[in-house]
Amino acid sequence: MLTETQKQIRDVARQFAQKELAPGAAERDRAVVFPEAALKAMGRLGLMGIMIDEAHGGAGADYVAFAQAVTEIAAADGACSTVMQVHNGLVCMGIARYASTAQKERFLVPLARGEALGCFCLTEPEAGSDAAAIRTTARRRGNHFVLNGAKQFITSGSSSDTAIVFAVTDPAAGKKGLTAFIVPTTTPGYQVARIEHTMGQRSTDHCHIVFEDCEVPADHMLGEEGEGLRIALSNLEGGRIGVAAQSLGMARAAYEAALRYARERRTFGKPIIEHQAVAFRLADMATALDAAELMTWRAATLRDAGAPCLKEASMAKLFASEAAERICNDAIQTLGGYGYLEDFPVERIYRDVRVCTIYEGTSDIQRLVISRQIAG
Ligand SMILES: CC(C)(COP(=O)(O)OP(=O)(O)OC[C@H]1O[C@@H](n2cnc3c(N)ncnc32)[C@H](O)[C@@H]1OP(=O)(O)O)[C@@H](O)C(=O)NCCC(=O)NCCSC(=O)CCS(=O)O
Repeated sequence: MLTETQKQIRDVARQFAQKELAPGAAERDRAVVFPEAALKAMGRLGLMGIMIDEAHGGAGADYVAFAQAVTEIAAADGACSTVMQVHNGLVCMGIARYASTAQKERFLVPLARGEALGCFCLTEPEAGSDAAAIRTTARRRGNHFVLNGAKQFITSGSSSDTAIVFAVTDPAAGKKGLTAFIVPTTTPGYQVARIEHTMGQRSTDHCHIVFEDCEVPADHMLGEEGEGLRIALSNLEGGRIGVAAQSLGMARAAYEAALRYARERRTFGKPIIEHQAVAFRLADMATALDAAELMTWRAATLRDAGAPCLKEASMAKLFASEAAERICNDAIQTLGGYGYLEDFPVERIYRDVRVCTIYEGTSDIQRLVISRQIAG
């Protein structure tokens, strides 16, 4: 059962998503337009700092509410939901959990109010799944650190105001030699080298970022020196609940489109939903959606209780993202040739959902994390 606050946040997100986001999603995808105004409006509604306490400009809610809101936004516009979930789940929560009081005042408050946007710079051209293999360096120079290196696939990399950046401060220390920094993207040396052309989620900017002698004050360090990998991985544990929720939202939208179509479209003298092949396909889609929702809810509930949920978050992400891809594929199959046209939303949703089995840890990485947990 959802609490009153969780229901309220879900309903605010649903109403906004259906009224303000859904009508323009196809056009934003076609024209490759970043949903800047929509994100600002989401900030005013409290959807950009859902889990941040009210004293720091947030809505003071929890992971269950976050998952509900992300699902609703994703059901209307997958691209927008990625920006929102990275901002909430990885950036705001990373700062909320590890920042000093002064850092929270300066960086978290505008982020949680939606007046500033955040990005999470971990992945590199040669360090994706193996997060500990990053090569970007941060060398101390007096009261500053100087960052050099490159980051890849950074969501909102060119639209963000604030980046959490992971870099090597002690190459000899291996996994204990990584450190996190809060970097304003206006800092000289933060360079957007390229915005990638992607299969889906085209209205978001997935960027290649280069750090060239990017100097940040030492007091921009997030957490302790050497704590970077732990911060990255614990953040990703929560972020994966967000990706599960996104997958769920996009899959629900595709399923609902397929169900509507199957009730209206007639072949051989009756609605196609009365053909068992179609009805059974829809039954499988509905069942997988329910399972994905329950797994996402379980992981979010555990996280809210402060209980370990590494396995459950990875399971939710793995199952929901793979189920979502199948559901979107089945939705296209149900619509037949029309499903392949841009005139119907399912082809866009299919493209948008594809990345959910890849980012914030591929399906293979989720299986690795789960298998380590069950091995004990
Ligand atoms: C594949 C991996 C799981 C391998 O991890 P490692 O074996 O290299 O790391 P560990 O030794 O397991 O852990 C290092 C350190 O961190 C602590 N840790 C690990 N997990 C957690 C957690 N959930 N909470 C808290 N602490 C944690 C662990 O105890 C160790 O600390 P100590 O040494 O004990 O002190 C890993 O590399 C991995 O998950 N890879 C996937 C990376 C990934 O998901 N990348 C995606 C990047 S973000 C993105 O794609 C989207 C961003 S966006 O859209 O712009």
